[in-house]
Amino acid sequence: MYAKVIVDVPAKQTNRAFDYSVPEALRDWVAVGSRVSVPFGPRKLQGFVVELDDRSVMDPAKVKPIAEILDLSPPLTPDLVQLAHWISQTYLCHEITALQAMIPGALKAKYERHVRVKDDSMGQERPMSGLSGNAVGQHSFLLPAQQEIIRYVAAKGSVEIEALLQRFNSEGKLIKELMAEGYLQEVQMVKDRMTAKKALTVFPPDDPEQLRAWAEQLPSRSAKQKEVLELLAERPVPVKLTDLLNELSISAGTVKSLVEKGWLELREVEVLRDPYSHRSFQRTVPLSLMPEQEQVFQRISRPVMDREHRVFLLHGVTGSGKTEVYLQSIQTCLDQGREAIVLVPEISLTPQMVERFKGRFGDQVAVMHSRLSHGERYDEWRKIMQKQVRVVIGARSAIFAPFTQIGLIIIDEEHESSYKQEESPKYHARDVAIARASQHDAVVVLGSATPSLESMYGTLPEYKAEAAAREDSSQARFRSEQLDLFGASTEAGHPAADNNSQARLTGRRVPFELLTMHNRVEGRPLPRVHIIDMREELRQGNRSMFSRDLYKAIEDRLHKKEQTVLLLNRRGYSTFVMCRTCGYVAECPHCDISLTYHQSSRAIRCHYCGYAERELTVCPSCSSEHIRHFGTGTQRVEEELTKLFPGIRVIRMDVDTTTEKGSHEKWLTLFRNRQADLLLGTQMVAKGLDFPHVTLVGAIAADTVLNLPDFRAAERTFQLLTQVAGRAGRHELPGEVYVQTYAPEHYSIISASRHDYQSFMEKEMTLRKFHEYPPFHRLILITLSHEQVPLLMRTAELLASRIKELAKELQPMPVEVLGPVASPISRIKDRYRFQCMIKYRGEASISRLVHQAVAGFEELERQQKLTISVDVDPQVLM
Ligand SMILES: Nc1ncnc2c1ncn2[C@@H]1O[C@H](COP(=O)(O)OP(=O)(O)OP(=O)(O)O)[C@@H](O)[C@H]1O
Ligand SMILES: [Zn+2]
Ligand SMILES: [Zn+2]
Repeated sequence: MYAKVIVDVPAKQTNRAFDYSVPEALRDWVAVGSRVSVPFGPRKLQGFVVELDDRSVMDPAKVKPIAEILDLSPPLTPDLVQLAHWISQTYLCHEITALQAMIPGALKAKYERHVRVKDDSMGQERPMSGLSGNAVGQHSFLLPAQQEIIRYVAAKGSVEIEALLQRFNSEGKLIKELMAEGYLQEVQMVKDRMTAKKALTVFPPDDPEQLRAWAEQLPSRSAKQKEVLELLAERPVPVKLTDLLNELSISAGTVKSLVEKGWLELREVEVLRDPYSHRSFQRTVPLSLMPEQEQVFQRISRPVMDREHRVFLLHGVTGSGKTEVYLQSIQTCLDQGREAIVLVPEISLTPQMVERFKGRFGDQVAVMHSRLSHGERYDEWRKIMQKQVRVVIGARSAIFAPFTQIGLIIIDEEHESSYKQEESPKYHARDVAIARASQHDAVVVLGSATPSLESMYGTLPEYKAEAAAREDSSQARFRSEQLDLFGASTEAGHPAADNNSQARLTGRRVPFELLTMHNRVEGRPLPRVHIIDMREELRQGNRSMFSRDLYKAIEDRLHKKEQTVLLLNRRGYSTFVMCRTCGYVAECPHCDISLTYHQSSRAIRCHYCGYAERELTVCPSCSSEHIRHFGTGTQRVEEELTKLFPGIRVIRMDVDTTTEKGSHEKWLTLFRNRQADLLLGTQMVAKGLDFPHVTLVGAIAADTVLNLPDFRAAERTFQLLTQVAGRAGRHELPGEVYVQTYAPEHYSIISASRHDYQSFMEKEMTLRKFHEYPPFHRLILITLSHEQVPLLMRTAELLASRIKELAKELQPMPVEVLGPVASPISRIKDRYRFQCMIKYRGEASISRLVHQAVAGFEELERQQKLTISVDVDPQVLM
C-alpha cells in the first residue's frame, strides 16, 4: 500500500504529494488525514496523508516507507483534506499551510501518545487503576486477547502507545478495534498538559452554621471578613481564591486572616480546563416563533431534512430574533442525526451568545475561540473528534471542526470582515463554509442585519445568470484540475477515504436565496435615529465631543436609571500627535505611519512595529510647546464623561481593558446587572448585545471610517451604525439613537438613520458596478516588500508584466492589472511595500495564472529576502 503525503515545508518544490510506502505494521492505522513522520532527504519531516493507493507510479525500489504515525486516529477527515486542497487552489497558498490551519495548535506542540480505558467524563487524565475488574466484566463478549489488553491498560492507568504495541505486538488490529469501538481512548499528553494547572482554593468548614457563629464573633471593624464568612455560609462550597476576591472586591489579606484563625482552609487544587465548567447554563426551550421567523424557519428546515445543499442569506433587522431561528434550525439538523457549525465573529463570541447555545443544547455544544488556552482548545476539539458534541460554536477557524455529518452551517453577522483571515491561508470563512457544505450536502445560512454586498450579489439575477453560464465550462475544468493534481487514481478511489465527499467539491457556487425578516420580535419598533451635524455644534460654540442633544439624552437616562451605550469608532480614528504651530506629525522612523498616543504609558507608539518613544512636550521640528495628541481615545471620552456627569458609572471596553482573560465577560455581566450606567467602547460594543435597559445609543464619531482609502468605507460605516443602533430598545422600553458626524449628508449615514438597508444597498451596488469593484469584479492584491526600493520596483514591474502576459491567454476574459504602485502604507519595519491589484470577472483560472506568475519569483524571494504575498478577495487594502 502507498500513501501520498504532503510534507511540512511550505515551498513551491514541496507543494505536492510525495509517495511513501506503508509498512505492514502501520496498515491498520494509516488513513487519509493521518499525520505521519516521513524520511525526506537526510531529514525526517512531518506530513499529512492525502491519499492511499495500491500502486505507485514511482519505482518501488525508490519509495521509502513512512517512519511513524503521529496520531492514533487521523486528526483530519477526508473531506477536510480535500477542502485543504481547494483552499490552496482558491487562495493561492501551499497545501501544507491549509492543512496545518485545520488542526489545533496543541497538536503541533510536543506530546506523547497514550491510550487508556475510556471513561465517559471528559477532560480528566487521571489514572483509571481502580477500574480493571469491572470494565472487563461488562465486556465479556470481547476476545480474550482484547480483554487482556484492556486489563493491562486499566491496570497501568495509561500506556504509551509504542509500549503497548510492543507489549502486544502483532495485535495491532485488535487494539485498533478496541479504539474504534470506544473501549480504549487516545490521550495526548501535550507538554503544557503534563504540568497540571493548579489554583489556590478556599475551603469552608463542613458545617456552614459554624461560619455564621464566627461571623457574629467578629468585631464590627472586620466587616470584610464578615462578608466572606456570610457568603460562604450561604454557599458552602470550595471557591477559587481569585474568584472570591473578585466577587467581594476584597484583598487576599482578608482571607489570610480568616485562614490564620483556622476558620477557613486554603489549598492548592488542580483545575480542569473546561472553560465553562464554573457555569451552569439554564436550559431553555424553543420559543414559539413570530410569523416571519416561522416562515424563514420553514424555508431553512425543508432542505435540511431533504439533505440538499442550499445557501440562504437571512437578512433580519436587529432584534428580529435571528438567533432563535438558528437554534430551531439546528434542532432540526440534530433530529436528522447530523451536526451543525455556528460561526460568529470573535468579538461577539460573548458569554451571552455562548449561553444561548449551551442553554438550548447543553453538553452537546463545543466552544472554540481564541481566548482559550492551547489545552482548552484542544479539549474542545477532542470533544468534536470523539463525537461527544454535535454543535460547535466558534470564530472563523471553527469551520474546520472535524465533524463528519454536517447538516447545517450558520454564519452569524456574515458581513464581518473578520471572517477573512489576514495571514496565510488567507481564506474567507464564508466561502470555505459554502465549499464545505457542498461536500456534505448541507445547508448554509448567512445571517445579518446588514448583509455584505458580496452576499447580496449572490441573490441577484445577474449572479444567477453568470453562474449558470459558467457552470458547464468551470465544472469540466475543475474536474480536470483535480485529475492532474491527484493523478489518475482519483477516479479509482482509495479504500480509506469517503469517496462521496471527495467527488463533490467542485468549487461550483449555487445562487443564494434571500430570506427577510423586516420586523423586530413582538412588533417592537426600531429605535428613532437622530443625525447630529457636529460642524453646526462648533458654529454654535460647542467644542465638547458631545453634542448638546446627546448630552441631554445621557442626562435624561441617568435620571430615569436607564442605560446608555456609547460607540467610539476608533478604526481610522487618529490619536496622532501634531504640532499646532508648524503642523509636524510624529511618525514612526521605520514605518510609513503616524505614531499613536497611549495615555496609560504616556508614550507614543507604532501599531505596526511596536516602536515607542516618550510623549513629546516640545516639537522636534520648531520647538513649539503647542504639540499635543489629537483625536478622541476611549480614555479621553471616559474622562470627559466623568467630568460632565459626576458620579456616572462608566464601563470602558477597548483593547486595553479586555486583554485579560475573562474581562470581556466580567464587564458585560456588570453592565447587564445594571451596576453601570454607561457602556463605552469601540466596535466591540456594537455587536450582538441584547440588554433590556439600554434605551440610548450614541455614536460619537460616526464617520471616521469614511476617510479611509477603502472602497468598502461606506459599507462599513452603514453596517457599524446600523448594528450599534440596533442595541437600543430591544425589549419593552423604546430606544433612541444619536449619531454625531461631520458628514451628515453621506448616504451611508442617512440610510442607516432610516434603517433603510435596501436603498443603501442599491446605491452602493450602482457605485460598485460603475467603478468595477467587488462584488461585480473580483480583486487579487499582490504586495511585495523589500528593504530597497530599486529592486522592489523592478521586481514589481516584472511581476506585473508577467501577469499581463499570462492573462492574454485568458482572452476574452477581462483581466486588468493595476500598478505596481506604492502601497497605502508604503513602509513597515523598514521594508518598503509595493502592490499590484488584479481586477477580473469570473472564476478559478485566474488564480492559477497568478500562482504560476508568482511561483516564477520564488528563487528571487529566497535569494534577496524579498516577500511576495497574495491576497485573493482582500478585505484590507493597506
Ligand atoms: N419568538 C420569540 N418570542 C419572544 N421573544 C423572542 C422570540 N424570538 C426572539 N426573541 C427575543 O428577542 C430578542 C432579540 O432576538 P435576537 O437577539 O435573536 O435578535 P437578532 O436578530 O439576533 O438581533 P441582532 O442582529 O441585533 O443581534 C432576544 O431577547 C430574544 O430572546
Ligand atoms: Zn512644530
Ligand atoms: Zn513602526
